[in-house]
Amino acid sequence: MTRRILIIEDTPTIAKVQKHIAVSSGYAADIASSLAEATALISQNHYFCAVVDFILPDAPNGEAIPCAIEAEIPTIVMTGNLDSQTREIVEKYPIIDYITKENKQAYQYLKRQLQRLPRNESVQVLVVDDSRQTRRYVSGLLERHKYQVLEAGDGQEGLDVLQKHPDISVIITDNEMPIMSGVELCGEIRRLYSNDDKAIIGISGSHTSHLSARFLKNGANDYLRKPFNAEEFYCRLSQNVDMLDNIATIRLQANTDYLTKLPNRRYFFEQTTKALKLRAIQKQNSTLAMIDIDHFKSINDQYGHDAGDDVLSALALTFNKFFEHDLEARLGGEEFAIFFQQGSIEDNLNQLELFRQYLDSNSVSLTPHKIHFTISIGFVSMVEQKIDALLKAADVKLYDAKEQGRNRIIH
Ligand SMILES: Nc1nc2c(ncn2[C@@H]2O[C@H](COP(=O)(O)OP(=O)(O)OP(=O)(O)O)[C@@H](O)[C@H]2O)c(=O)[nH]1
Repeated sequence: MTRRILIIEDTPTIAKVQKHIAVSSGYAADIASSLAEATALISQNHYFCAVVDFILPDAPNGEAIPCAIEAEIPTIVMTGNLDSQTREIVEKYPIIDYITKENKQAYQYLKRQLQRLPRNESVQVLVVDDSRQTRRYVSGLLERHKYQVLEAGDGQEGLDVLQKHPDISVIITDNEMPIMSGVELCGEIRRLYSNDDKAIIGISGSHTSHLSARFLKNGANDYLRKPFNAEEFYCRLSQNVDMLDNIATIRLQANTDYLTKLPNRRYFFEQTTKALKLRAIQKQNSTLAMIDIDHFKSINDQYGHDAGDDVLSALALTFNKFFEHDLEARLGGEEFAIFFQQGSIEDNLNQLELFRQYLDSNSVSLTPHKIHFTISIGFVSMVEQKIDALLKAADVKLYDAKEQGRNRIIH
């Protein structure tokens, strides 16, 4: 579903720039050039958020802000200048942010904010504080920016909530709490979860100057002293969520094959090495298939390298359909592997045979050049601790499949 944004702005060039930013960030956008137009649009549409100009011809004192807020539309205010009187009016309202239209930077900042809001809907934040009032205040700030919020009344409860909700990515914790202090909670979280997965922001009303250092030394990423300014809170929070996002992106890129978007060799080795060790200890078989496209060189030679790439991508998509519960990867070139996570040897072989037959019968419909292609498969199931050895055994079978005429499974 496309999210809709309302731009309330009377200068056409600025409205056009804002609309361009919104659309390039994935929104559908409506422009209102006056408060009257905005009121009419709000009565007809549901808006995910609004970008509101402070001064409009029929609303010279920021009257468009309460109009959006009362309609429960998360609001970003854009102003020409932010003197103390304007700031006072703006700060009265529970807005998402305000931006001064000073330079190009302001529009880049707006773009980042618009991109963060939909992202925040899937970010879980845990607020740990024994004061119900403070917890509610912090949760309210988070909800305004569309974060998913969970709460806990002390450190121990916080750990329990974390265990039940492993996708929580940010923990905001007070220090002075019964049972377990915020600093102790930080240490415990860092014993269980890495910095790459969860960010911690410590808060405290204490004036002890060492507390920020104690939080940081115990694994917190940031620290805020109460009472804190909402603007600073949002800036620090966004920075931490952005950092986690960047780490997740880098991790995904490092583990994914650029062409097929399947897991790559590196990821396959990492994951199977762990699984093989466990299975070998329990004397369980590990089951693996190596798959190679037949005569792939002649596909490249006949149709061109790009068409060859289409074949590789089409094969990857088909993998996902047939083996969604197993670990599949592109090992390199036109060579793929499947590490089976479930089912008996017979089940796995049957599924592979269905896959082989499906490609033989339907591969022409999978690529724009209507290329018919087949695959050869080497299959092994044995107690083995080393992935290299398992792959080598499967490769021997794959070689046999090629030798015996291709388009077949050898096990
Ligand atoms: N289009 C494309 N071709 C690739 C890619 N990676 C490797 N290749 C090509 O894959 C071909 C593999 O050829 P061979 O190893 O000779 O094997 P084959 O032609 O598939 O023959 P058999 O395996 O014996 O059936 C080579 O021509 C490589 O250039 C890629 O990412 N894209």
